[in-house]
Amino acid sequence: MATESTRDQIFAQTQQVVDFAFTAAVADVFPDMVRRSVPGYETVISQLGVLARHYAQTDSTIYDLGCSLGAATLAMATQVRQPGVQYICVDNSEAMIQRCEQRLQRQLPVASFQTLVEDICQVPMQRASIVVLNFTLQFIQPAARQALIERIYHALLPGGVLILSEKIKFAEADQQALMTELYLEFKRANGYSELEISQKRSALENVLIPDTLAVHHERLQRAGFSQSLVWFQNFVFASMIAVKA
Ligand SMILES: C[S@@+](CC[C@H](N)C(=O)[O-])C[C@H]1O[C@@H](n2cnc3c(N)ncnc32)[C@H](O)[C@@H]1O
Ligand SMILES: O=C(O)C(=O)C[C@]1(C(=O)O)C=C[C@@H](O)C=C1
Repeated sequence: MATESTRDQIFAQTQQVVDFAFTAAVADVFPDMVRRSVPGYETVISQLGVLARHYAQTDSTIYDLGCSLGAATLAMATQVRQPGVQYICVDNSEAMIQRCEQRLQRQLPVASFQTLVEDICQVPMQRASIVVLNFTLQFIQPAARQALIERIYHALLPGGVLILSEKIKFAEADQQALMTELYLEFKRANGYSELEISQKRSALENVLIPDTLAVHHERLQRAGFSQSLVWFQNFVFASMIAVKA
């Protein structure tokens, strides 16, 4: 059984690179992988607790879409004080959901959460005070993104929020080059080899498709959100909050 600290060596050996997928092998090393691959990940997770504490509404639902091992839900559940809040964690990776369910069972009252193996583009949602897409929209086909954001908007209660964390790209080539180079340095500083970095880049190429912040803001506004703003940014990663009036 893998432990929380099992080291990510998924791309350490030379291999025939295939499209990246959230397999059992990835789920086993995910806490280490995401911590060493997403600058600011731990800050984003802990701040989700602060945001949830502020935006949770009594007798409402909080959705964690693309929940992986449930880190966002655990951070939020630790901070939320409002009564009657239900957490629904959705992921289409069975390996992730199995491990997520075990983790949540150890830490939250069983009646307070549900885990679902489902496509987030299909899952029904309603009465949401908060929807979290933490590094997940980037894996959804670009053509399906607007419809998903619109379904989230309609599921939110007045005053509800979408918290959207993403890998981003920059419209200006010089900014893209600078931020990418600094991000690569972050990976090297975290012990990834040039082989690991380049094999993972190839594996993600057709799977993780980033948008610019301008595209995100435009999509959120088109869906109806009255406000969208960046509350966190670190190299090629950012997190936005979008408010439904
Ligand atoms: C980078 S991880 C998310 C990390 C997680 N939200 C966290 O904060 O630790 C992306 C997750 O999205 C899931 N995912 C990707 N496409 C999906 C889809 N169409 N429906 C449901 N889950 C999806 C993957 O299985 C994976 O677990
Ligand atoms: O390693 C990268 O290049 C990443 O983009 C990091 C990233 C992500 O942003 O989702 C990619 C896949 C893993 O899920 C963990 C992190």
